Amino acid sequence: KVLSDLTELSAQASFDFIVVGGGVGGSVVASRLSENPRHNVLLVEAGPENQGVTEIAVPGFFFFINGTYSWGHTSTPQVGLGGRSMPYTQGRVLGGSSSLNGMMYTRGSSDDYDLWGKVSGDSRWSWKNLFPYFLKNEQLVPPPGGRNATGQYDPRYHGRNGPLHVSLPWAGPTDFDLLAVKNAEAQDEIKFNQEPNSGKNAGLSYVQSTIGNGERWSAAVGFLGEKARERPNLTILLNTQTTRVLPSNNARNLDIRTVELVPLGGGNATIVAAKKEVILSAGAFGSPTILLNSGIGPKKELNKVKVKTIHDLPDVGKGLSDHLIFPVAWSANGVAQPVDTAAALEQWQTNRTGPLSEAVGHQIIFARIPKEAQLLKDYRDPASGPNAPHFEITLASQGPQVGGYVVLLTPRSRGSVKIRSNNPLDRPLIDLGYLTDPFDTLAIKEGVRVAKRWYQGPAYEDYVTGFLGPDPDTLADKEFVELLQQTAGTFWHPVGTNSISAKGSKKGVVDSDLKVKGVKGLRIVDASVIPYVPTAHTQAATYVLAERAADIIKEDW
Ligand SMILES: Cc1cc2nc3c(=O)[nH]c(=O)nc-3n(C[C@H](O)[C@H](O)[C@H](O)COP(=O)(O)OP(=O)(O)OC[C@H]3O[C@@H](n4cnc5c(N)ncnc54)[C@H](O)[C@@H]3O)c2cc1C
Repeated sequence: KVLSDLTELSAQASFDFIVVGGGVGGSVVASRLSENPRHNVLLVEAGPENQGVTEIAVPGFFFFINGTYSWGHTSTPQVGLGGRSMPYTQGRVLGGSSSLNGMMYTRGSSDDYDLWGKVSGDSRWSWKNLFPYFLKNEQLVPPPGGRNATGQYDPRYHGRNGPLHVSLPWAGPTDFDLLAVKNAEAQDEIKFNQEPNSGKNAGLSYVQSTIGNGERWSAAVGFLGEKARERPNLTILLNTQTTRVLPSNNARNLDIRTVELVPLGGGNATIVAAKKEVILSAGAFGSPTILLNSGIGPKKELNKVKVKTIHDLPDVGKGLSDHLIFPVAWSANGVAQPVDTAAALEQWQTNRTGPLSEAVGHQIIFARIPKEAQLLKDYRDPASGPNAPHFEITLASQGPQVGGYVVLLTPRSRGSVKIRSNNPLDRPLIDLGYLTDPFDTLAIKEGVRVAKRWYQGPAYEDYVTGFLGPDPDTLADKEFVELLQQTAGTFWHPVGTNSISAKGSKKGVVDSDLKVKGVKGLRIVDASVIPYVPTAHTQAATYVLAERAADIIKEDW
């Protein structure tokens, strides 16, 4: 059942598992655990219901989702961005960020996951062993409207029965899409890759999105739909913030299975204990914030904000890695084709097709820094392996312009999440750490050069007329860096703030069972445990992590 606030939670209610946060990690774990009728599960979400919100359901409204469904964070002033603070969207609604993300479905490189296996000292987290969980999670469905997308993906790498619906775009291939395919044939640097989700993601590919029947398929749609809601052993508590996790008084070792809950925004606290475990799934900013507010984190920093340390765990909130994006543009011979939004909405409402049944462009490029680049001689390559691309380049035709982002997938810079005071309702201090490592600025320049070479390819000869920049090869370094600082944005892929590490290692926050180190009864299942940001948009990685985690937890109980 779904409770709309704390007043509806019965004082007598008792739960085996309490899952904090109803985003990607939390929706999967709560749903999978409650498949077993013996497990009584409480899922606590700070935000409201996702159902019945048109702007969330319509993929094309991705950029216009109302701020009430977001935490509305702002980063600290960024040294690497010339002191600029960056607004930072994170979902605060059932489904979490999957209820307002760009819906791109990209798993990344097999090397990314093999690195998880390595740093966790546990091969369960390697690509090969996680692959069946991608299939379990996913259901590849036809594009909205049912067009034939044969040749634009490879069915061998996709799930058929999973709760998460994934599809290719409604329209296409457009002339612009076909030009790109032709260009991939005509030059050698970036080739056409029929299946970007095979573990080898480099190349030009068609976009796959978490869209089913033309509607956004969030974690809440896939995992907390009517069937899950009918389970008597699953309670979803909305509009309720978890402020702290609390230790039990009489345990000899630190034992934490209790949460402190308040109505969103503040009010009287309610304490609820789990019989088996508490699972934090509050996301890469939310989960470290809850730990720090609870006195679990670096003792020195906690002292400064007058929070009593119950467990000195230095890496909580450290190691934040994220994807910075840099807009670039070309002049082109195309003619703009504006969308009539009212007509498009009517089409979507009538049969779930049309331009609003798509979110982002049709194609993406994943590319590496060329082997011979000086950069790779001067710095240790931060890529997870030889398969892993350093950049994503988005392709968008806007009539007289071709636009795109160069996205740095393999940053060396790291940020952090800290708390600003001992008031758990205060916003965390989010330092994205962008461009604090010199490699990252140089790598962005290389990425722009890759993009420039792409549009110089033979297929674009009559279409792309010039590079509008910013151009690292004509601008003075200072000017280029200033433009980068002023215009860089985020792809909202934070990870690493509660990193996984091997059992016995003093580094990291959770072990390879995702248990908080040195604590009993408390696990973390969300993007915060991913050690390095994958060479992909991060939802697929979070889904597979949560699917695997659910089985690990089930095996324990
Ligand atoms: C604008 C945007 C666009 C994105 N685009 C893409 C994309 O196109 N493709 C892709 O793969 N990924 C994308 N992502 C990233 C992807 O959505 C995330 O990687 C993924 O959702 C992470 O899952 P999570 O479970 O860690 O956190 P989330 O999904 O964010 O879930 C965390 C949940 O915990 C809740 N919560 C937090 N604190 C508390 C608390 N104290 N008490 C109770 N509840 C709490 C939040 O309200 C939220 O519902 C995007 C993200 C954003 C924000």
